[in-house]
Amino acid sequence: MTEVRFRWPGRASFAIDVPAFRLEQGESVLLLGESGSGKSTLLSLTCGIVAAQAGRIMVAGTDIASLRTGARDRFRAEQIGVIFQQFNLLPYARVLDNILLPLRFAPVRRARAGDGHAEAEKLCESLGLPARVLSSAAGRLSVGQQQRVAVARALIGRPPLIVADEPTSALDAATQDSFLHLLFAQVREAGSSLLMVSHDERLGSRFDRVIHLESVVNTQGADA
Ligand SMILES: Nc1ncnc2c1ncn2[C@@H]1O[C@H](COP(=O)(O)OP(=O)(O)OP(=O)(O)O)[C@@H](O)[C@H]1O
Repeated sequence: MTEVRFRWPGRASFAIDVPAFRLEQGESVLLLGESGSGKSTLLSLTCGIVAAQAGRIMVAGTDIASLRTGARDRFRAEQIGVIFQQFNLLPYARVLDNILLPLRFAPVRRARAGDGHAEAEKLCESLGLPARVLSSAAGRLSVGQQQRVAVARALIGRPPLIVADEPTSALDAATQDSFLHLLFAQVREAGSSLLMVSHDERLGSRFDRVIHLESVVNTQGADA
């Protein structure tokens, strides 16, 4: 990410400016910051969910900031597995269909997943989800189980980048630890890079690098 500038439309009070930030292939980085400091905004920029007003955001060799909306959505589906804060599962759809969803918009990733069904089963097993949950509606699962489904959905088809927004915030300390253990094992097996944001410094020991948001991002309030 180079010389990126972003301001929410109609909001003068918050802007971010990233002179330079780089994540190596296969690297895991934890980005720490207070609530409201712009962590989710930075992830949305990285994923192309929102478009920067200036700068370059290179993901797997492509400047995501230069793509138009439709192309950006397709690029994200191919290259990035996203684990949202609230998981964003389709509650009435089966767990299996939730996991396979990103492959629908991503032919290269779909080809890598081979038989998506078999990979979904394998991921669930590795993440400690019993095979029978694959046919349950996602909304019927416990929070911890939904979190694992969100991880399986992000990992299916081994996208080069996994982006995670506070994925452990709803878990107690012991569950957090086992969740992170499983997530890291799967990310390593896939050879993906991992960019996670959190306000919780205790998560840092597992990551290759821990960065404080304010060391890479300048935030300013124009009307402050
Ligand atoms: N969709 C949006 N429209 C307008 N302003 C937004 C939007 N999303 C976030 N903001 C603003 O951007 C600023 C940074 O929010 P952001 O969610 O990126 O912070 P955060 O560090 O992820 O916070 P938290 O840890 O509480 O999730 C806040 O002032 C917030 O009000």
